[in-house]
Amino acid sequence: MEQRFPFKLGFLGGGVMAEAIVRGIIEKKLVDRSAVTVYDVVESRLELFQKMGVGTCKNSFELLDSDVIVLAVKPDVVPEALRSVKDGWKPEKHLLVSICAGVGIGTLESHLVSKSKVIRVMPNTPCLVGEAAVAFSCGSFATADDQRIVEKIFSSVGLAQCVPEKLLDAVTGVSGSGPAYVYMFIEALADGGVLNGLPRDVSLSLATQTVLGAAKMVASGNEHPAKLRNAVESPGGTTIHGTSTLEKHHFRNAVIQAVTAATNRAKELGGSK
Ligand SMILES: NC(=O)C1=CN([C@@H]2O[C@H](COP(=O)(O)OP(=O)(O)OC[C@H]3O[C@@H](n4cnc5c(N)ncnc54)[C@H](OP(=O)(O)O)[C@@H]3O)[C@@H](O)[C@H]2O)C=CC1
Ligand SMILES: O=C(O)[C@@H]1CCC=N1
Repeated sequence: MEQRFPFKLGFLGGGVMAEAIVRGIIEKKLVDRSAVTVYDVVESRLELFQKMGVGTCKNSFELLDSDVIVLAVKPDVVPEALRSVKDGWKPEKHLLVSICAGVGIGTLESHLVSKSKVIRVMPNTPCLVGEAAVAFSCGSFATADDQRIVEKIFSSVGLAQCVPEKLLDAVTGVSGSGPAYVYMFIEALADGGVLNGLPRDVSLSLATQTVLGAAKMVASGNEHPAKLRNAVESPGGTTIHGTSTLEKHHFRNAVIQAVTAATNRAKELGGSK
């Protein structure tokens, strides 16, 4: 039998992303609810976690009972949030796992005591359903065991890979923000169906299943997406009329520019642009 995750997990910030991770890892049985503690400045967020059976605390300092502390506040709150735990931080015990967009490992380390172990992660909300795309980078004081801890947490809810830190802002632009682009595409695909006479619920379920099925085709096979697209485009048929219309309206370039805008914003949030 596989060994249970043997660490206590604390969340400094209990918003959207912390909730997705906590729900995801509990659903996947990585941890018992009793091994998770959340601190947030918003009382209603604490009540939500309490209703889930997850531990909460009244101040961030109490999180220091945990071994792994996930920093899940907005990037501008990072200095204040880390200041609130710095005095009790023990580099030999604590591992900081930051999910904050743009905030570099060097900045995170500078807000903690010397030689603190830090791993910077970019997850996405599909953690909630066990289908996250996650990339992470390790700080120079994080050990191979620390890396394994992070791999264990995030591979329990999706695909997790280690990348050089300089790539994490682009990761944010692709997969951190990416679910929002895909939701827009599903909405638009469904709207197209409604415009052409489909009932809303039928169109939305067809659009959703189409994206799920197409993603599985790409993920499960060895075919390049362009080849899979070509297989749908019958000569002179319906699809090539659809895809050439997407090209006319700069669909691919719009997506590429969206990723670039999000990547640049991550750089701005971290102060590197
Ligand atoms: N949402 C997403 O899809 C993703 C988010 N991220 C990153 O995750 C981080 C959190 O994002 P998200 O969950 O969306 O944000 P949320 O605003 O939903 O959650 C952050 C929570 O932290 C609270 N908070 C503020 N200050 C403190 C503090 N000092 N101590 C404890 N809690 C505090 C906030 O309260 P209040 O609202 O009052 O400020 C809020 O409830 C961000 O840095 C973001 O870049 C990364 C990947 C994906
Ligand atoms: O929009 C944001 O800033 C966060 C980071 C990635 C996804 N959401």
